[in-house]
Amino acid sequence: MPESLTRSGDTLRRIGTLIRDARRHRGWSQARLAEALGTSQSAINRIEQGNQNLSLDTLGRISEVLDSEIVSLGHSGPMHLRIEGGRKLSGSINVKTSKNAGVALLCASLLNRGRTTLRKVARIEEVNRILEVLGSIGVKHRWLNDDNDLEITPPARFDLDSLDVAAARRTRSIIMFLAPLMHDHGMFSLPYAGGCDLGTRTVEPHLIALRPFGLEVKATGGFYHADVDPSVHPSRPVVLTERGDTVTENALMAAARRDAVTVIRNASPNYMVQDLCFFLTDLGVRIDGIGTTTLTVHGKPIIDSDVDYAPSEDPIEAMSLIAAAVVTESEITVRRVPIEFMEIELALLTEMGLDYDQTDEYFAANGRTRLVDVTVRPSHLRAPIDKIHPMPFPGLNIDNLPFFALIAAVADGSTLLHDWVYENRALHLTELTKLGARVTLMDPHRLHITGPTHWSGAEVVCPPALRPAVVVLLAMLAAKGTSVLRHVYVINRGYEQLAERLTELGASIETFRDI
Ligand SMILES: CC(=O)N[C@H]1[C@@H](OP(=O)(O)OP(=O)(O)OC[C@H]2O[C@@H](n3ccc(=O)[nH]c3=O)[C@H](O)[C@@H]2O)O[C@H](CO)[C@@H](O)[C@@H]1O
Ligand SMILES: C=C(OP(=O)(O)O)C(=O)O
Repeated sequence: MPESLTRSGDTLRRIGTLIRDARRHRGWSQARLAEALGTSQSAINRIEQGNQNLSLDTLGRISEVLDSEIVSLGHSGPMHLRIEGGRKLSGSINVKTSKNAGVALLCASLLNRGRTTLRKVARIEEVNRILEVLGSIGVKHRWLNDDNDLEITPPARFDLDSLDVAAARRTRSIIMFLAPLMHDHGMFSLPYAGGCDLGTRTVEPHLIALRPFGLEVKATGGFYHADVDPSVHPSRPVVLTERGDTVTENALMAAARRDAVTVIRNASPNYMVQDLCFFLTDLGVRIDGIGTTTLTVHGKPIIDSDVDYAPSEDPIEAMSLIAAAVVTESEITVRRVPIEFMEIELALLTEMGLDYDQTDEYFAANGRTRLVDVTVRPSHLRAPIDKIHPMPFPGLNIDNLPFFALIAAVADGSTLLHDWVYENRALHLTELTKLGARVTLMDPHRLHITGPTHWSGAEVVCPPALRPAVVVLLAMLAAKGTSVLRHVYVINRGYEQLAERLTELGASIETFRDI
């Protein structure tokens, strides 16, 4: 490999633009990037203008400090998407299993000394990161077939000293290692959780929930240092301070191997929690109250079973695909929609004027989750009278809210969207203005969106948050002309082959890399 990337001025200018965009997305000034790299602001300016030759080493360091792969050397897989918009979609598409159950079940496999087989796991970057972490501590995995069935085999003891810190830092789900590791490890450290840039996401509710199980945590130097006293048991019901999904999962996994009955109150009954409950039940842990906010867990100190479980379909992917049909004014059938977790969304869409049919219910492969197929037809939508806001389940799903920004943009009238949950997510939705939407940020949590929109193609860097990035992609499907969406790792974190699957429905999406 040559030492220096002395390529044409054009290439240097394109790399410079990528660096500038990645820097701006972090909200950094040139001076701040210069400081992080130990160079001058004028050097950064020259780099961004394409007036400075770059060594591979410098490029690597820039990627590292910006936490953004500027160019991909020797890697495979898409980096950017080029979209020819304005095409109608048609046909049918199956919803895949959920990211959030997938990562929870991978973490829960740490509770089992036996072999865990998970069926049709979403093959997404978030799952890859957790598999890398699992692999680093000695857990073996094998993809069994093209259906993405996955076999996980634990070692006799986890090698926590070898934990892959870089992979762990790229996902928030690492937080769900806390409870499983507590059972057999008195002391251990986990890196701070990463993931989407949605503003500060607290871990305090996790620490509060796990304290009655004997966990004490000191957070220093980028790590949570856990100290576990196995003689401590909850003496009364564990009451969660937030009805969060992953915190409920941590509490469940802490209770699962206790030789006791534990009651968890203010539990989330959301889809991924239900999948975890069904999985634990298959492992012999009795849980009463599945699907409610009070879970009673009859723990089983040793879990050693060869278990085979099929997580259920992703309601957020279902919402994404329905939004794709709405924004492109197409008729498509979205198969395998987990209806319990999409009812409120569909009720609101009905109020907005959506024309759709749904089939009778049938069961997902787990035998418990109810599915339907939904056929969406082109409809004349109007803004809802009241504001749209999410709630912990049962409520309009927090992760589905961004898709309503897109849908509001094609509806007649003005919609107020209130994301009280995340500090930053509403902000990322203003990227839709680059494609012609009229989106006004009222404050960090509220957006006014006025439709209908005359979409126009544009070049946009993915906002650093999964759902807003997908929303931008879907708007590009509607925008006549060519759009370019850069840095799509964030989408691949949560969706398997989304571009390819939309292409099968008639979209024109090409993946490419700069170098
Ligand atoms: C891997 C996984 O499963 N991720 C999901 C999970 O993340 P996770 O469970 O990690 O979500 P968080 O704990 O970050 O909660 C999300 C936000 O909601 C706030 N909050 C939550 C509950 C509550 O009763 N009050 C409250 O204020 C939290 O303070 C936080 O700001 O749940 C989120 C909320 O459904 C989803 O967006 C994520 O996709
Ligand atoms: C916020 C999300 O996920 P995570 O908890 O993995 O960041 C999401 O799925 O939109």
